[in-house]
Amino acid sequence: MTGDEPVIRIRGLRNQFGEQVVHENLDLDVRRGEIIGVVGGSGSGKSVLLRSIIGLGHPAAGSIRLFGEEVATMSDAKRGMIERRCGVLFQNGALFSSLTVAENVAVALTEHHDIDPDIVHRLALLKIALAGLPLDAADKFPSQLSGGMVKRAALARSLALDPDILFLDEPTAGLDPIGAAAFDQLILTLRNSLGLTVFLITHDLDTLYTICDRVAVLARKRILVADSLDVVETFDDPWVQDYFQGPRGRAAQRAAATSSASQPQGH
Ligand SMILES: Nc1ncnc2c1ncn2[C@@H]1O[C@H](COP(=O)(O)OP(=O)(O)OP(=O)(O)O)[C@@H](O)[C@H]1O
Repeated sequence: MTGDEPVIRIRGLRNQFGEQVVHENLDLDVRRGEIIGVVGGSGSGKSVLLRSIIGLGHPAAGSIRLFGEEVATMSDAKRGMIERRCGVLFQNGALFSSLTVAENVAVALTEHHDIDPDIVHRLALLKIALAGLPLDAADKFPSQLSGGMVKRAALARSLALDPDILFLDEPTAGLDPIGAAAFDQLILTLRNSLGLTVFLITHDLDTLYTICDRVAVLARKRILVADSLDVVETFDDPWVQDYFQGPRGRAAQRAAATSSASQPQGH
């Protein structure tokens, strides 16, 4: 792919299940290194979009290019290579309940590589630390962790193969506000330090205002607008206006304004 080509480029995407059309003529670009937040009503097709991008769906029409490669027509070898460059945190975390946190991360490491078990264990501990978990979490089972720790364990697993893109499906859902804010900061830190591109599905307005560079609105089967928040907030559409100018949207705007006003200059 060329330097200025988006890491994800979607054109004319159509997804449907039987008679139900979920996406129609959907276009979206995701730029290298950005955190893009994807919002839309429940059932608008955000998760289906994510699954299509990573090759888990079967679009009826359109083009999805990931790292410059057409997803639908990729060879198996190329698909494996692309999979390694995509870390995915699914909505429910999807950890293996019978494996410890370290073993969950190790599974992801050994899926694609034949590595010495001792090195696998050390790498797993590194990813666990990167996800902000204490090292004693490594030997715990998912059932022994809090909701926030489960998210971090799943994040550690999605970072296992040093991905270029991190796909997060509602990462802060179910977390208390303090846990959610800490998770947002972790994503921001990871993006800044590892240079990740982050595709983030969320209903969390605070997340949008705190860490997203751009926001894409999925409604009426397509992306209505994908731009910085100040542009999206004023976009002339009833759903967008309800979402961003409703009481929760305005509260998130105020919180973001207060927080940026209290930051030292240069932040
Ligand atoms: N495998 C499938 N078979 C049939 N219908 C599906 C399938 N997957 C998703 N759908 C339908 O596609 C629509 C979009 O689902 P999707 O999960 O992408 O919504 P969403 O925007 O992520 O919603 P939420 O915010 O509630 O998670 C829904 O109506 C859903 O029932």
